[in-house]
Amino acid sequence: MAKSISVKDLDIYYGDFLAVQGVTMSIKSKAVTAFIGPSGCGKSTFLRSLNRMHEVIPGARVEGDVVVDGQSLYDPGVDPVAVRREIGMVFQRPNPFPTMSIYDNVLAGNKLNNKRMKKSEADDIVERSLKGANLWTEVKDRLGKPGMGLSGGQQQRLCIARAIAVQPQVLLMDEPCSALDPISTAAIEDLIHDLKSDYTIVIVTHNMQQAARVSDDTGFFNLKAVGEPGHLVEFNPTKQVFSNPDNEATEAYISGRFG
Ligand SMILES: Nc1ncnc2c1ncn2[C@@H]1O[C@H](COP(=O)(O)OP(=O)(O)OP(=O)(O)O)[C@@H](O)[C@H]1O
Repeated sequence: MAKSISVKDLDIYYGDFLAVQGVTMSIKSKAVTAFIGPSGCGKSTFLRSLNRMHEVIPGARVEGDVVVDGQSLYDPGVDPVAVRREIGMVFQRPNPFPTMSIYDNVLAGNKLNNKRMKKSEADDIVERSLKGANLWTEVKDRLGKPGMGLSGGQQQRLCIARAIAVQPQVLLMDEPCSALDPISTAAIEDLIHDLKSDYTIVIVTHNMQQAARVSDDTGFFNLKAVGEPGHLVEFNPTKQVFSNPDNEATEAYISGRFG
């Protein structure tokens, strides 16, 4: 189910503005890959280019290649909606649908995909997804209650349940813990660890300790100068990035000398 992603010479634009330049990397399946780097270096932009979410912004486009298990994501025949179904996304702020129950929130993606299903099938998806997101025991007795009634950390796990309900191959997470307290953060980090046995996970984080705790590989992005495009400075196993990085700029960043 989980897929690997190969990125080659990727340039990412907002109109004429080149935001990220020349990224090449191989993202492993069934592993966690983290992106770190100072604000504005293009981590989120790059993440969104991995499931064609970038191009929903008018004028936004990419040049180069993103290949997911042999299929080029940007081939003309590829349906971006299908790509986003296979490569799910979890955002910085938990965003359950405010008028929907917990149950309906989990199924929102499946319904959007126009999948008609029996009640028993829907029940199974809800239970499986909430169990997968480590939320089942906390909510199983109030599935009909609003998703917005949950704590921030529970809402984020509900969003993860919604993302995995459509059985994606890859999960992209853009700072999934930045709005959460330390206990909820620890719960999400545990969950990321559990999910990697089934999914390819890519996470953007501002928290270097988090990258060190949860990821197998780390990419460090940086800007050469203000106004210059962001680029990938180093991509290596996380242990190496945090103990013996290849690049001086990585060393300076992880030791807190800038950013
Ligand atoms: N919708 C947009 N339109 C135009 N430029 C954008 C847009 N979104 C981001 N940018 C620009 O692209 C560059 C990269 O931004 P991006 O948000 O990807 O960086 P980031 O590393 O994720 O930053 P942060 O850590 O602060 O979230 C920045 O110069 C930013 O101003």
